[in-house]
Amino acid sequence: MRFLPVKGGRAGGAGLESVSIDRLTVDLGGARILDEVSLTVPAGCFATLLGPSGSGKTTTLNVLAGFTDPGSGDVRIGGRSLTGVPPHRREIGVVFQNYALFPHLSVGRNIEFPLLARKVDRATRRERVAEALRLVHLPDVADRSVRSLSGGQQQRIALARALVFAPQLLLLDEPLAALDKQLREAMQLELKRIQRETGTTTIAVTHDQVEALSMSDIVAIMQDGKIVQVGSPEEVYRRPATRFVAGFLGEANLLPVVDGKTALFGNPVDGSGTTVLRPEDLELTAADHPGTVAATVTEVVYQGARLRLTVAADGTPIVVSAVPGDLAHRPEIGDAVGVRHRGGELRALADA
Ligand SMILES: Nc1ncnc2c1ncn2[C@@H]1O[C@H](COP(=O)(O)OP(=O)(O)OP(=O)(O)O)[C@@H](O)[C@H]1O
Repeated sequence: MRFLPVKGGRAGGAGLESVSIDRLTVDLGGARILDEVSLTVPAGCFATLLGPSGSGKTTTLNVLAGFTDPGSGDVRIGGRSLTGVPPHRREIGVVFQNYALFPHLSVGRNIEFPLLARKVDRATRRERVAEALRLVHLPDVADRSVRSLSGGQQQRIALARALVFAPQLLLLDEPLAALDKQLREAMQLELKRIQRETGTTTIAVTHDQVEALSMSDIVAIMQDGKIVQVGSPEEVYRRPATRFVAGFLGEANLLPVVDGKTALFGNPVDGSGTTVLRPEDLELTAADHPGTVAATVTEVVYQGARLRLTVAADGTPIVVSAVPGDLAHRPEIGDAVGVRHRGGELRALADA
């Protein structure tokens, strides 16, 4: 489903615009909050800014929405600069963590609001609101009060309101953070479906790496007001550029590179310094298995689908993630085991 723009003069329909963020710098309260942040999001892509608290994600979104003026730098949508364009003229849909719905208005009135602001005629408004409700799979709630809906339903309504006027860009600020884990995971799939169906170029903010990896086409990792790596979810997870990215995106065994090979395991590494071995890239074997590193189990954590083991190999703690069904027997603390790397390309990390 693709909404047509509510105002004429724009080719292509909703969201089919690329977004380019060019060297944004923001200083607030005497501190540098954003430091030359640049990112290009191709038309129709879902990009996520991922980083710890205070890394500058929300500030970046606020600049895009027009709520914060950058000291320098520029944002362009479809090649047009947003500098000097007030928030309400940016044609950007925004969904916040706390939904920001109007509690005294019905669901239908909430969704209609951006259309009223754009002076869309009544018949088109009705059509659009119905279409937006179908898009979020809540076709029958237009007359309900917002307060009577669950958190997950309210978030769908917030999304319907953000998309109903066919924005050129959709911004999502921790949109699922207020939901419980199960609902959050279901809504991740829903958000992705809706984004795909409308083709709206989207930039989301989260500090949840699983959410970022599962929803995005592009992940931009932020640290201390800078973007430190941009890539597909697989690129940033498999080939993190720095120690920080390696550790932030999941469990990472950091091993020194000695003479072009990993310490302990001896796999060839492109570069020097340190490399990362993910726990699922390591395999547990019998203690005396040829070609493995001798180790002792120091911790076993049952995680349902996987078993997380910590072993000590030559004094170095190594985390191994195993599928319980792949193991001949459940290892116990104190067991002597062998560990080997399953193979694959390894790259050295930059020292940041
Ligand atoms: N108006 C302001 N004045 C001074 N400092 C600010 C202001 N707004 C934000 N900051 C600071 O800027 C830094 C980045 O904040 P920002 O909200 O962008 O981070 P974030 O990555 O979104 O974090 P979170 O995940 O906690 O929302 C923080 O250190 C914050 O304290």
